[in-house]
Amino acid sequence: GAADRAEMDSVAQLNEYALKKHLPLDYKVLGHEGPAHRRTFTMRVVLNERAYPEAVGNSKKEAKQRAAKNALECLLESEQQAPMRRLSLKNSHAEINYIGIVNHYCQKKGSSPKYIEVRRCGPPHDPFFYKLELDDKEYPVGEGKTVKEAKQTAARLAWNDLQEQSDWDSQVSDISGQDASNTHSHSSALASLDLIYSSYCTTHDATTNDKFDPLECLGSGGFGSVYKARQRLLQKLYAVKIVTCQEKCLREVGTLSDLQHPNIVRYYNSWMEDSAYEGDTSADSSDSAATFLYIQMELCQSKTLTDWINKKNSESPPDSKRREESLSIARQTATGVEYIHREKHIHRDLKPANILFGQDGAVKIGDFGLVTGDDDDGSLMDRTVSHGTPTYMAPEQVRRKHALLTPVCPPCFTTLLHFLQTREIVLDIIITFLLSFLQKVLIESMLCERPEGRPEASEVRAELGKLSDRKSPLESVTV
Ligand SMILES: Nc1ncnc2c1ncn2[C@@H]1O[C@H](COP(=O)(O)OP(=O)(O)OP(=O)(O)O)[C@@H](O)[C@H]1O
Repeated sequence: GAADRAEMDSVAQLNEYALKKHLPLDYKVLGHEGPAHRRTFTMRVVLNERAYPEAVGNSKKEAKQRAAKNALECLLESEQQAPMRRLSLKNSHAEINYIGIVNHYCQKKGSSPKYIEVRRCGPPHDPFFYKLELDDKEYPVGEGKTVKEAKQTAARLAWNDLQEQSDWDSQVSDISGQDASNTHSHSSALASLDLIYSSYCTTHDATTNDKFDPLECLGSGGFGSVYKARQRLLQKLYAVKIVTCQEKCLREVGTLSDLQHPNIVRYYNSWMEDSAYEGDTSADSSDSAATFLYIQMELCQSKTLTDWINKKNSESPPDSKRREESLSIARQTATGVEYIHREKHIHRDLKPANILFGQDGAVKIGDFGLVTGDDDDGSLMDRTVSHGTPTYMAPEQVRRKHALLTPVCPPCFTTLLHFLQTREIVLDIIITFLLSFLQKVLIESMLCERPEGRPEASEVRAELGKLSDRKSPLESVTV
C-alpha cells in the first residue's frame, strides 16, 4: 500500500542521493531468522563507509527498503544539525587546482613540469589525454573532456604518485635548502592548503562561505598536520587538520561527527578528495588513491595537558592551586569519557598529549584516531591490545611491564586520567601528592588489572567530585 510505496521511495531517494553526491552505497544483509516460510531479514545501509541503523523485514526487499528509510532519516537529521555537517565525500577532483599544487611543488624544487598530449584522435568531442613529465619521469595519463580537465587529471595523478614516493618528505625539505624539514613541509603544506582552499571554494557553492586563511601550523602527527586557519567570511578561527586519507583518519572523522560534548573537541565539517570515484559508485575501492582529508575543528589552545603538567612540575615552590586544578581537569575528562562510553565508543589512546583545552580553558578530549566501537566484534583485549601508548595503556595490557610504568610515567596528577582507557587506569600520581586516603582508594581501584574490577567513568567522576570538595593534606598544612 501507501507505506510500501513510501518505502520504495526511500530506496530510490537514497540511490539518487548517493549518485548525486558520488558516495558509495551498499546494502549489507546482517542475518536472517526463523523458518523459511516466516523468515525475517536484517539489513543495513553502508553509505560512504558509514553504517546506518539496521532494519528488519519479512523479505530482503522489505528489509532493504526499511534500511534505506533509516539511513534517509539519519541523513536528514544530520543535515538539520548545522553546523554539525557529517562527512561528505565530494567528488572534488575538478575543484582542486592540482596544476597549481604541482606548479608550486615544482617551483620549490626548481624543476619545470611539462604536460604532454598523449593521443588525440577521432571527432572533436572525444576526450583529451595528457601526462605530466617531471625530472625525466613520466606520470600516469589523465583524461578529460577539455585540455584543461585532462591536464588537471594528469596533475592529480602525478601528485598522488609524488606523495607515494618514499623520499617524499626529504625531497621537499632538500629543495628548500633548509635543514629543518618540518619548517619547510609546513610552509609548503600551508601553500597547498591555500591553493586547495582557493580553488575549492571558488567553485563549490556549498563551501563558498568556508574560505580559510591558513595562519600557522599547530603541529604534526603521524598522519598529517593541524593548522590554525581563519574563515574569511566570519573571521572566525578554526583548527583544520589535513591528512593523507587513511582508515585511521576516516575513523576519527566518523566518530567526531557523532560526538558533541563540551569536553570533546568539536567537529564542524570535513571533506575529502578520492580518486576512486569518478561518478561511478561501483568503483573498486582498492583502486582508491585518496589524497587529502580536511577536518575542520574547534580551535583549542596550543598547550596540551602534557605542557600543563610540565609547567606545574617546573614550578618552585609548587603551585598551591595544583590539586584543585588537577581535580577539575580530571573531572572534566571523566565527564567526556563517560559520554564517549555512553555513545558506545572507546578512545584507546587517552593520554595528556591528547587532552587539549578550549579557548575558555575547558578540557577537550581530542585525537580519536584509535577509537573503536564497544559493540565491535572481538573481545576487549583483542580490540585494545597493541593500540595506544604504552605508558598509558590499561593495566592488564601492560601487566608484565609494570616496571616500565612507575618511573616512566609523567609525575603527579596525570595518571588520574588513566581510568579513561575504557575504565582502565594506569597508575602513578601517588608519587607527587600527599594523597588522602580516599584518593588512594580511588586510584587503586582504577589500577585494578581486571577491567570489571575498575570503576565506570561515571563513578570516577562522582568520586572526583567528592574529592574536590575536600581539602588536601598539603593544603591544610600550607594554609
Ligand atoms: N583542535 C585543535 N586545536 C588546536 N590544536 C590542535 C587541535 N587538534 C590538534 N592540535 C594539535 O596539533 C598537533 C597535531 O595533532 P594531531 O592530532 O595531528 O597529531 P597527534 O595527536 O600528535 O598524533 P597522531 O595523529 O599521530 O596520533 C598536536 O600538537 C595537537 O595538540
